[in-house]
Amino acid sequence: QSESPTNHFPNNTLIGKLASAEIATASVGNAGIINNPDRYIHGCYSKGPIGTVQLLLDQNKLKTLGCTRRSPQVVIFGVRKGGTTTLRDFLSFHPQLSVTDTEIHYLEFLSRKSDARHPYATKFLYGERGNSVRVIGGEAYSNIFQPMERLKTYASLMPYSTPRQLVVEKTPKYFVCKNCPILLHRMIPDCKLIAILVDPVKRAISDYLDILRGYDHIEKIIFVVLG
Ligand SMILES: Nc1ncnc2c1ncn2[C@@H]1O[C@H](COP(=O)(O)OS(=O)(=O)O)[C@@H](OP(=O)(O)O)[C@H]1O
Repeated sequence: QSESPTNHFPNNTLIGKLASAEIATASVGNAGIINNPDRYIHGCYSKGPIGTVQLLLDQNKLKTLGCTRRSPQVVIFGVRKGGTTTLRDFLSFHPQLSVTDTEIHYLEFLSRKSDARHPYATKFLYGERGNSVRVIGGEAYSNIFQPMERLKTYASLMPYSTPRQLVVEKTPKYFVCKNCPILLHRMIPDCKLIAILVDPVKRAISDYLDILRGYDHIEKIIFVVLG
């Protein structure tokens, strides 16, 4: 029995409006699929409370929707501590966007290709897209220098999307990666870029505190000092 999904966000906020629009689309476009009031369909996924995103299990439905992994058409880059996570999270509610839920770092990985055997290179590739480590670290590894292979690998790190959705990834570190712009331009010439810039002093303080948060004992001292 179908029930309407619930919008957990106030309707007078941006996030609430996006969530309502998405739910409306999901309810109309996928009537009969939603049978849990706490879940709704977003492109190729079923979404619920935070951390409960699932790929649609029905293979026929995925096929009908044209779900596959596509390379990004939009890349959010920099700056670190600029609010890029909030922007990504807001955008992820839009029904016509399929947005990564982790930072991908793939362009940075490519730009370090001369240093690719360094453990840091494989550390970048992780997450819900699971097999990404194997794609890069396994036999396909030597192929990453071929342009088509690069594009295929980049696509393999993206979430599933329908042909009607734009694929969005965000990795703030591309902002300080010298070769990333040219690598991206060669692979996806018409890719749109979104940058957030913040007063460098505010950003530096935010970054500094974020680093310190990794060290419990220092954090306490700093916050006492800062009052
Ligand atoms: N809407 C809005 N307006 C202004 N500032 C905002 C907004 N959303 C998030 N933030 C602040 O952005 C900081 C986190 O930035 P990022 O998500 O880019 O961090 S990261 O680089 O991905 O780690 C983090 O800063 P700090 O509070 O100094 O840690 C957030 O508070």
